[in-house]
Amino acid sequence: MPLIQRLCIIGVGLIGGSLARILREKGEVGEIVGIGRGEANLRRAVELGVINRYETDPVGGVAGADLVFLATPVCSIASVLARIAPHLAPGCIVTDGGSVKGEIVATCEALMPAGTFFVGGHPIAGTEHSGVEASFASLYQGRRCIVTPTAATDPLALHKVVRMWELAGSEVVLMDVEKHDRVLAAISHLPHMVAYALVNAVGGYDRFEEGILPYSAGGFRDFTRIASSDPAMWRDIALMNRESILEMMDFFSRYFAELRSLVDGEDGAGLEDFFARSKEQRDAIL
Ligand SMILES: NC(=O)C1=CN([C@@H]2O[C@H](COP(=O)(O)OP(=O)(O)OC[C@H]3O[C@@H](n4cnc5c(N)ncnc54)[C@H](O)[C@@H]3O)[C@@H](O)[C@H]2O)C=CC1
Ligand SMILES: O=C(O)C(=O)Cc1ccc(O)cc1
Repeated sequence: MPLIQRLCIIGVGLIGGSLARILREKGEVGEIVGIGRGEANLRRAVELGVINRYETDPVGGVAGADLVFLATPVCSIASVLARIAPHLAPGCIVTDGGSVKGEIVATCEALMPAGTFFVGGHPIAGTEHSGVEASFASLYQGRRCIVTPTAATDPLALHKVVRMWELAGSEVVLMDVEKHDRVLAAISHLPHMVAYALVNAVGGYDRFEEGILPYSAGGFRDFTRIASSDPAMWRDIALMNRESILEMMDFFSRYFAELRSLVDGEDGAGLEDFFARSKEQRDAIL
């Protein structure tokens, strides 16, 4: 018997589409109903075999679902849930894949009617591409997924969400929402902010009449891959995790200022030490 009888995915893009693909491939879901705003995208999701059918009306779409996965940009997750909450089947579990957790988990828990359950989640896996065309079944294989239970979380609902991510190939880590938002601000949100700023800075450099980005080689392109990520998705993340991101941007600025002063002071030994400390830590995570 599959883990999920009727899975409803709201936002059939990279994250929702990839989860649908792997659960279908593994035979762990009876039926997948996609919900979204763009009918062309949903039709394409059916053609690609990602979902069985779609509904453009979220209220009708969630009827009879035992699990609903919210995979829209973070600022829309709670409002989508507010719309569907009164129409959820008894016992339904709602979970999400949003990149920020504190505000989403607090608001979503409060929206759930009695006898339905919310569990926050975040697969630490993705690419700089968006949309259902970019989705693939192995996205979550060998990656971590953070699940963020609270004191209010139902243990059976938590167990089912954890099992779902394990079946998708992920190692599940339980974490509280506050820690999640601080950790992600450091390891994911700050790098995206730096990459976006770096591309704009180099692209805006005006010492020469010509733009210089076409001269960029492998290093620049590797480093800035994530600056090709969806601007609307990152707008939402920056707005919602504002406080933790600002803390990390300020923390980072101190290191950047230290490096600037080593360059300014022609401190060769200091520079080598700065680079060696970084290389050692980065080599250790490869
Ligand atoms: N892209 C990535 O690498 C990762 C993204 N996430 C999170 O997953 C979520 C989804 O991201 P992606 O799949 O990358 O985005 P995506 O752009 O590929 O897919 C999002 C889908 O949601 C639809 N949508 C947007 N607003 C909607 C609304 N109000 N109602 C219904 N559908 C709506 C869009 O039309 C699109 O089909 C976001 O919350 C993001 O922060 C989490 C991990 C990795
Ligand atoms: O493209 C990459 O390498 C990413 O960093 C993808 C990513 C984006 C957002 C997340 O919340 C988690 C992972």
